[in-house]
Amino acid sequence: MIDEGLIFIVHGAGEHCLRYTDLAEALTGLNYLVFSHDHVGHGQSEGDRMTVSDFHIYVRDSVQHVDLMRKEHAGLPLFMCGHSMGGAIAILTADERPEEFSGVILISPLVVPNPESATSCKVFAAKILSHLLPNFSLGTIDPNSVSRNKEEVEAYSVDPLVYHGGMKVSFAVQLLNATARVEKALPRFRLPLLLLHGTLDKLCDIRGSHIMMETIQSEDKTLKVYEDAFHALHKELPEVTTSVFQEIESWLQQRIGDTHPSNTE
Ligand SMILES: O=C(c1ccc2nc(C3CCCCC3)oc2c1)N1CC(N2CCN(c3ncccn3)CC2)C1
Repeated sequence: MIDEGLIFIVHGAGEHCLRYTDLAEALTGLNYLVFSHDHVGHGQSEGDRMTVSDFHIYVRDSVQHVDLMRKEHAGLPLFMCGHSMGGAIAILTADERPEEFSGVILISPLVVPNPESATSCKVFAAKILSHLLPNFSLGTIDPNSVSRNKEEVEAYSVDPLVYHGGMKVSFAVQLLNATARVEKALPRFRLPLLLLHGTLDKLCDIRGSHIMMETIQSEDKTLKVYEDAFHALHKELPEVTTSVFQEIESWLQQRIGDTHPSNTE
């Protein structure tokens, strides 16, 4: 069966691409060709765990993967789906290759830092500390604050490919750099967009998705808000995650064939 299109899944910080197997299988069942990779320092890829010298390394690798798949599957519409930090990578990848994509799906993307965790004082302290003690740990994320689904929390907590250590201050500074680069890229963003965000996301504030909706040039843009849902919408309570998968599938099906770059001349 000819593939309907290509979908590049971009995972978030501390996790790995195999955690998106459920989503990948659902999309493969609809004849999409799904591809992904573990970012440097994540999952089965090399590098110190959850460490990167410059956030752009994640974007560079994603652009290279997109270029490779585009060469091997010319003529198929190409979409991207990013979660959290992966959402920031997806926005910056689209900014470098806007002509390649037929649309972008973002699940609780990192657009602006949570105002409580990134006050100007804390940001200043983090930047100073990053030079003095780059491996200083800012602590770990409580997975119970990321999903209300206890089975998903347990699965995440025992996953050997997940990084369970604390976030290094140097990595947090790279995430801040990412939000600054995303802020500059948003006014240039004009691709079809599906945004999904929970109102009780304590990690990536939903205000970032509202700002994105107000700032981008896209005419085709949708924000689906999940009341009382936490950060990992694709790993949340069944009623949330089922809806997320359905929203993604129907959004893609409505855009296959009418926005492919080769037919937008
Ligand atoms: O990409 C992220 C992530 C992680 C930590 C972050 N901290 C910031 C701030 C820090 C201060 C400076 C500004 C940025 O942004 C982050 C993004 N991810 C992916 C998410 N994980 C969380 C755990 N997961 C989980 N947990 C329970 C059940 C299922 N999945 C998987 C997804 C977190």
